[in-house]
Amino acid sequence: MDKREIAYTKRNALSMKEVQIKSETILKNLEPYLKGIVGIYMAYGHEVDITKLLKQADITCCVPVCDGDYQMSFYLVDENTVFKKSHYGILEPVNAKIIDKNEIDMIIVPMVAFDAQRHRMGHGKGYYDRYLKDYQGMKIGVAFECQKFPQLDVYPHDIPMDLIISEDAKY
Ligand SMILES: Nc1nc2c(c(=O)[nH]1)N(C=O)[C@@H](CNc1ccc(C(=O)N[C@@H](CCC(=O)O)C(=O)O)cc1)CN2
Ligand SMILES: Nc1ncnc2c1ncn2[C@@H]1O[C@H](COP(=O)(O)OP(=O)(O)OP(=O)(O)O)[C@@H](O)[C@H]1O
Repeated sequence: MDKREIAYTKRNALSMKEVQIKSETILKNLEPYLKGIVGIYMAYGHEVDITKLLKQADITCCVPVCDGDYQMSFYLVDENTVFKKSHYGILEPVNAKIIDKNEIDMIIVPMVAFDAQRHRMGHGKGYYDRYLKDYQGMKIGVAFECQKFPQLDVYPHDIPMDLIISEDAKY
């Protein structure tokens, strides 16, 4: 098994109850950093669930929509937005307004694995690495502690996070 498969296996070993409880703690740890326009994601499977942020009145949320070219863009959403499932099975907004990268204050980034040096591994399609390449705002990775590795392999296109938050620690 490579590191990505090990990380999927460890994450999938958490019960949905554990995912829910740990996600609540991660949301609490995130709270002091949230402001303005925040790029979130619509959690699926055993990802850290941060969807509650859609209901938080003091921030504006936007979420990614993937296109066929391994590129993605962020669209403004709120608790009334209509979503449909993409071909990855992830919810994407219908009829939402696109938002310019420069206007997003911070992006909460989903991670499959991470290390304490703030390197991240995703699903291996490079969507976030491409999007974040010229992103100037704050990049906050979220994951469960069981997804931490002593050291990930780093490639030139990998974009490190400014901060990583788990249920137990900040890196
Ligand atoms: N919630 C969420 N939204 C996101 C991402 C993400 O990681 N999480 N993305 C980040 O890039 C983009 C979508 N990219 C993706 C690329 C590949 C797979 C994929 O191959 N998934 C596998 C296994 C998933 C698992 O076991 O957890 C699959 O569906 O079989 C999914 C999303 C944009 N939106
Ligand atoms: N900025 C970029 N420009 C062109 N190709 C890129 C870029 N970033 C990543 N890639 C390519 O995308 C593929 C996946 O990269 P990688 O394995 O680092 O993705 P990931 O960070 O795990 O996934 P994701 O960002 O989708 O969550 C690699 O083949 C890589 O060469």
